[in-house]
Amino acid sequence: MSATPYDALIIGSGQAGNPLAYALAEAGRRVALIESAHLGGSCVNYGCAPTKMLLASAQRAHLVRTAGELGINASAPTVDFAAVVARKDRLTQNSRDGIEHSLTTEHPNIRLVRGRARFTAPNTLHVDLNEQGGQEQLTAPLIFINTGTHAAVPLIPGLELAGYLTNDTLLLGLTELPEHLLILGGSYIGVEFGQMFRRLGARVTIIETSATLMDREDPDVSRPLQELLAAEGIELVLEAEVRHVSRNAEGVLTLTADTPGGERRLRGSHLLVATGRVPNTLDMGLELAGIPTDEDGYIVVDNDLRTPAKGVYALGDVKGGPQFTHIAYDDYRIVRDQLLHGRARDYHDRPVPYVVFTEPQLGRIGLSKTQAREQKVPFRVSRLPAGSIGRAVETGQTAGFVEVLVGDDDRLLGAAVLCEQGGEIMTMFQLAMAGGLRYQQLENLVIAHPTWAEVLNNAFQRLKRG
Ligand SMILES: Cc1cc2nc3c(=O)[nH]c(=O)nc-3n(C[C@H](O)[C@H](O)[C@H](O)COP(=O)(O)OP(=O)(O)OC[C@H]3O[C@@H](n4cnc5c(N)ncnc54)[C@H](O)[C@@H]3O)c2cc1C
Ligand SMILES: NC(=O)c1ccc[n+]([C@@H]2O[C@H](COP(=O)([O-])OP(=O)(O)OC[C@H]3O[C@@H](n4cnc5c(N)ncnc54)[C@H](O)[C@@H]3O)[C@@H](O)[C@H]2O)c1
Repeated sequence: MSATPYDALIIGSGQAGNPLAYALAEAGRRVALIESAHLGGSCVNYGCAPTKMLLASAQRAHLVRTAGELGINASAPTVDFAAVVARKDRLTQNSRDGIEHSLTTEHPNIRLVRGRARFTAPNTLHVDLNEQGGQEQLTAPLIFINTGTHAAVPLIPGLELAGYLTNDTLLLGLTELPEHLLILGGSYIGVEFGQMFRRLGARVTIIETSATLMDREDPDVSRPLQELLAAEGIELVLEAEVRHVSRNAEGVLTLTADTPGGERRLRGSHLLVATGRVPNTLDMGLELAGIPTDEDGYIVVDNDLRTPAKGVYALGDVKGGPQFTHIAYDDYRIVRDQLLHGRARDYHDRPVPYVVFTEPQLGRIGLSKTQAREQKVPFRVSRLPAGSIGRAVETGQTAGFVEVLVGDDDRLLGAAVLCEQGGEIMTMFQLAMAGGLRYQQLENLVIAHPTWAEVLNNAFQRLKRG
């Protein structure tokens, strides 16, 4: 079979693949974008967007449930789970349709190939087309791998037989609200899904091997979040090692776990596995094209996101490192600027902000206290309880805190914001960091009253040596 030549091939319609396809096509290159599943990848279909749609429904239910706190009498909400899911499905389909329209109609230089790609030789891909039995060979001097990750599933006796959900199967297939959701893993996915399902009316148990949820954070950042989740009735089983999983004839799951308090048997109706991700690099023939991976299967790249194979780049989650949509998107910008504008930028130099979309949100940028100490960066730290923000008092959203780290040059080193609007507040600190502002400039900024942003004036009141 002869290979059809293109200027560029992109494997994966993810957060880097689509915009790169548009940019190359607009620059006059002939591009083939190969996608084996839904257009838009994880973020659109079984990641960021659908979780935030479901979280929005969960938060609305919570608002109704707690309306009495603000003097509004409302009866307990009835969650129509099918309608909640239908809204999410409708919005997701709109996103997919928009991407398809853009790829196939707005950009005539792009050919969308529906199928699974693998390398057969340097610069050559074989595609098993989604259409029954179809195959194709494609070749190009430039190939971009944007194949993402999938859920890691731990090897626990009985797990496969008992059956479990992952973010993909849960977001793409669940039609009934679980009665009791067990969640293995208490990090981003565990806490977002945990609060979401709890607020939608399920019982939720999170089982985590570490001593705290979100254990990448400073303990005095993760613990308050943990306490807020526990206060909503989410059961937390920490420092737990699940040794066995079973399901009885009635469908009840039992997880047998070693915990500091002894062996526990945790029962539930559904199990979500949220214990991290593994890259989609297996069966891609990478070795046939001279593309190395690390011991976890992530593609090895240089500072410019180039693999050692000539003309082959890896972007997004599949290259390892922080796994966020904004990082995958920035990978696209790095490659675009390099190829189309002759500007190089080392991806290690960028900030890595993130937000955990619980309510309140946890926004994080820059150094944590632990990281600053490990890197021997001198710092001062100030933490303000959210309850001292005027806006928080007015709206009744007083949970959490705003914490900022300041260096010896008075410039910001980092921030952790567990607070209503935590993501937006964190981003204001990020802007100040990007602009190299001194903290006194934020203290003295004239800020409209009463906004959440006013916390920029007060956040530094309690600065003390860290
Ligand atoms: C539940 C969940 C919630 C998340 N929430 C957030 C959030 O709120 N904010 C945030 O920033 N990040 C979030 N993330 C992370 C974010 O979704 C990812 O970092 C981001 O989508 C990665 O994009 P990507 O471009 O690397 O790959 P992906 O978007 O995963 O795209 C990869 C694509 O490649 C396709 N593919 C794979 N192999 C092949 C092949 N051989 N041939 C053809 N096609 C192939 C796949 O089908 C997929 O469509 C979340 C992730 C999950 C799982
Ligand atoms: N808001 C966001 O930006 C957002 C939301 C969801 C997911 N994500 C991305 O998705 C990625 C995956 O998220 P995640 O939460 O699955 O992974 P993660 O790697 O962040 O956390 C996995 C958690 O599972 C625990 N764990 C591992 N094995 C376990 C076991 N056998 N039993 C119990 N606990 C176990 C780990 O200690 C850890 O806390 C993250 O890297 C994140 O970047 C981002």
